[in-house]
Amino acid sequence: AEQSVTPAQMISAFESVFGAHKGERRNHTKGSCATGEFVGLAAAKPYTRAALFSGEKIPVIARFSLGGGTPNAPDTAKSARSMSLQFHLPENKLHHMAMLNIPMSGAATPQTFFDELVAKTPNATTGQPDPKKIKAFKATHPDSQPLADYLTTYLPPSSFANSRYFGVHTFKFINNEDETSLVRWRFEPQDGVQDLTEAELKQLPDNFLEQRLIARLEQGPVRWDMILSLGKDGDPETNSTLLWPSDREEVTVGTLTLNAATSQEEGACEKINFDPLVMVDGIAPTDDPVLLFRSPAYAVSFGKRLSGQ
Ligand code: HEM
Repeated sequence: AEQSVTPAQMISAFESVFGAHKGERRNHTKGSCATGEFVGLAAAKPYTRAALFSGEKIPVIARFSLGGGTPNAPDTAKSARSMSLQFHLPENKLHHMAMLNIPMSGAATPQTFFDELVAKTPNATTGQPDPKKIKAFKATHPDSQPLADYLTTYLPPSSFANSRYFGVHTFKFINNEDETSLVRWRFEPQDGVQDLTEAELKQLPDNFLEQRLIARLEQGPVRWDMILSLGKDGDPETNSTLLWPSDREEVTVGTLTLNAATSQEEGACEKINFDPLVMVDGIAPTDDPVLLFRSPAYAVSFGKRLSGQ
């Protein structure tokens, strides 16, 4: 279908599905704040001139969250988990990454994303989504299938500290010779990946992720390695629903260290718009229409929540 959805219509669709919670993010509403630093490695230099990889300690404000627009979503929900980072570089420059624990998105275009929200909007009389509409959405949007397949065996992580986080989109890395490489990245937890079991999902309370994160950080810093995957000709560049082959060359390009966490009400992450197009020189977006649409959509949500709507 021709793309026509606007950022304002997209945010209205989130509100129809999840409600409009005043002063709150319209998606990824439930979250926690953390602080730390990132140190990049010279191994990134052949691919990017970005100051992120200078080797200096770069202060970071982080936010962990659950996908979906429900402020009190249970931490056992089989939704996405996420980690957003705001890097504070010299000369007041900022860089953002807003990543998921799931490696692909469920939409190749903003229209698919919107059509899914519309299909999942609860019926006014029953209060439930109409299964027929969800079925029709799936049948008409094959780009939603890879994520749907992934989610059939998906189990959320036992802790924000025991999760990988993926950049999901393809990005451009640009080096000092102005050469461009297509890359994807992920953050690998040094604590190791640990997913919940179905039994744990049934027993755990609604709120444990924030408590576990704070308790883990009281024991000492938590670290993730940033891993770059180098694309080859023909690898999907503008379609974030399609994974790259798993044998792509990988380079470790830095380490994220987090030192402390708080509730989002008490932390600096709450008032940040983690717009993924805020980037430093040496990193640039591809023409992925979903990546490009995120920026104006987040701006609508940010404007609303900051003005108390
Ligand atoms: C057209 C597609 C998308 C739309 C409309 C959308 C919409 C939103 C909105 C409205 C927010 C809250 C913004 C705010 O108030 O600050 C948000 C947060 C977020 N989104 Fe998306 N999103 C899209 C795709 C994606 C994709 C593909 C990813 C994968 C990396 C992603 C990852 C995140 C993360 C990590 C957050 C939390 C940011 C934070 O911590 O503040 N989103 N999204």
